[in-house]
Amino acid sequence: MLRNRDKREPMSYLERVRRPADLRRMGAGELEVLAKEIREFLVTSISRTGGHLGPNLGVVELTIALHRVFDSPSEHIVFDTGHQSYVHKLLTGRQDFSHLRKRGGMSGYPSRVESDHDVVENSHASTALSWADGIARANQLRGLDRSVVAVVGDGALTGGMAWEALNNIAEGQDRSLVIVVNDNGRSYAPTIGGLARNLDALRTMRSYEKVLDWGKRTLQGSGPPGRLAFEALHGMKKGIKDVVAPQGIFEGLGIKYVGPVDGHDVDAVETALARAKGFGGPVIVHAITEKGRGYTPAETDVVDRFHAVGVIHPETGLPVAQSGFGWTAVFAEEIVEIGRRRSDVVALTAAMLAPVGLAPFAEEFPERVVDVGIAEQHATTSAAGMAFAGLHPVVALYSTFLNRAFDQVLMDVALHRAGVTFVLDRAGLTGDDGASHNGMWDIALLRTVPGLRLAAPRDEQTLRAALSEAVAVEDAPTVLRYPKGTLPEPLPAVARQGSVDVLARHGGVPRVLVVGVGPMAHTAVEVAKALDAQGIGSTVADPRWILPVSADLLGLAEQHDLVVTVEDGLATNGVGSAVRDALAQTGRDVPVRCHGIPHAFLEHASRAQLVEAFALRGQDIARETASAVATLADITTTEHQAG
Ligand SMILES: Cc1ncc(C[n+]2csc(CCOP(=O)(O)OP(=O)(O)O)c2C)c(N)n1
Ligand SMILES: CC(=O)[C@@H](O)[C@H](O)COP(=O)(O)O
Ligand SMILES: [Mg+2]
Repeated sequence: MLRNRDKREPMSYLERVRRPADLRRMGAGELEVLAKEIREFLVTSISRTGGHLGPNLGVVELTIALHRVFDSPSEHIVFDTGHQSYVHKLLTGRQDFSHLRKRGGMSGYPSRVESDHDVVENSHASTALSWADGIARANQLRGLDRSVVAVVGDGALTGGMAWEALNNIAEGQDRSLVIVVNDNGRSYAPTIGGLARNLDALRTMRSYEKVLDWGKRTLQGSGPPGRLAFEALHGMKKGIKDVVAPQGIFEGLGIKYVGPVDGHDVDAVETALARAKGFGGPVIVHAITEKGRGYTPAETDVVDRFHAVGVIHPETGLPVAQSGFGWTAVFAEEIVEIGRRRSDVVALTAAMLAPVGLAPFAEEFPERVVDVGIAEQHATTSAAGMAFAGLHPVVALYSTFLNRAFDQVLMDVALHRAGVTFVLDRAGLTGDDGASHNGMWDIALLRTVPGLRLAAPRDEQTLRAALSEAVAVEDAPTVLRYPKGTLPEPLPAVARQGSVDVLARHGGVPRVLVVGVGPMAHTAVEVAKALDAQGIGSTVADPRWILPVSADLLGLAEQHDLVVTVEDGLATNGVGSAVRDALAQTGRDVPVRCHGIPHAFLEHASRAQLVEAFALRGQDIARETASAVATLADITTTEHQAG
């Protein structure tokens, strides 16, 4: 142990690692201690901040070995999804996790601003192999003799892009590209599908390898009978490897296969990685790891091995604060009620059964739930097939992950007028997961889909109602969107104007129509109250079904001098823009001011911090609206004087 000059206690091995080169000076025993220190650090720190504890506990030895064999940053190491890059960060000079995923603190994913060791900031799964293919091609064209490494989980391998990339990578027999399959057998839940079964078979080969090693050590040394027995065993292993071990999947594509290797044995992983690096072409290193390794509460967590935790008690792993009854829980209840009434209703998830709230539905109707793996595009088009064949599929996703299935929504579902319902959780600002996780794109994207109907419930009652209304539509895609977290208070309508809920009316002559979209209806009510205090009359409306813009909403708008829209989606090309366009197209000259999320990639921060930063609080919008009304008054007066 070295004594740290500015501290009394001896420096830990982890503190001694300022950059990957420091790892290469450590012996096996020191590396073992380092791995232990990293695990202790992860549990202590992530239990305070929350984060992806399970995935990172599973890649400690793997990441140490990666940085001992490959020379990052000149040899790029690309992490798929990136949620398992905390160890990588620790080993590349970033050990202050005290503000992880907080504004101004470290990102929960790779970040180029933080380090030139980081490549991919996008946390959408299954992209790493394509990145690596591109980098490998560039290295080759630029005459750079260096490897590129992609670390991809067994879950991420179930995404379609991964197979598009593998097909291309196989073409580059002279491009040094090492694919490390981090196989812990799980996404959140156990990974599904033929690929998972094949990786399973490879994993069992590992036990045959161990039996074979035992055989080599004992049987071969015990005379002719022993040697005969060993030969039989070896023949069996060869036979099994050919029959069940599907390195054929990869070798059939022309990609060499190394493994399976114990992903928690630094030396074994290093040997496999060095061998792979030496091939000089595309090669898979199949590392068998354990999600949550070394932390009993995670290892024994049946649901998802502590895939993503909030603030927890480190000793027990129990949450410090119980999460409230949230939007997801309402969906989870209501879809079961609907499932009991409608035997044609089926549910699809993209490897997120529990996070999207489909676990109770799966419990009661196991034959009516499909987990497609991390394959949103397939889920969408398979749902179109199900609708065509007489079912009503409900595809439950996080809003941001629907992005990659846009063409399937447009050309497979909407073009064929398929009665498919999409339920988008985490719509709007999610915040701490950074730029690629905010559900801020769906409204702008889905506005372009002909025939699609989009609902944004504002509370529990409107969510339940919208879900029932959605599954009743059999000739068009329907979409529901709601945010992360706990439900707001109920917000009942005080009147209805056709399909539009009127939530409040202030002042004798309402000059401003405040349209609240989804949970922003609560903000809209605050805006109206603040305007009322300034003597400005207004009406608060919630269209509930926000796309297409209804004639009822346009009629209501026409009765006001100004329309103000408030949405938890892009301010441009969102509901506000749709209302403005619809008013213009129907010859109604009513100005519209749109309040929403700016057209930018957002830094990680809390939702509340982002709402404040984007002036989306009630008082912010009221202040801006009051000045707009004053300007309108000036214009009216001037026009009047001009006569
Ligand atoms: C396109 C997309 N869909 C869903 C997710 C949500 N998600 C994040 S991590 C994860 C599971 C990843 O499993 P795996 O690749 O095996 O990594 P592990 O967590 O096991 O290390 C999922 C489904 C995502 N990030 N991207
Ligand atoms: C990495 C990933 O995509 C998920 O793990 C995501 O971080 C989960 O988000 P929630 O915590 O909102 O479920
Ligand atoms: Mg996995």
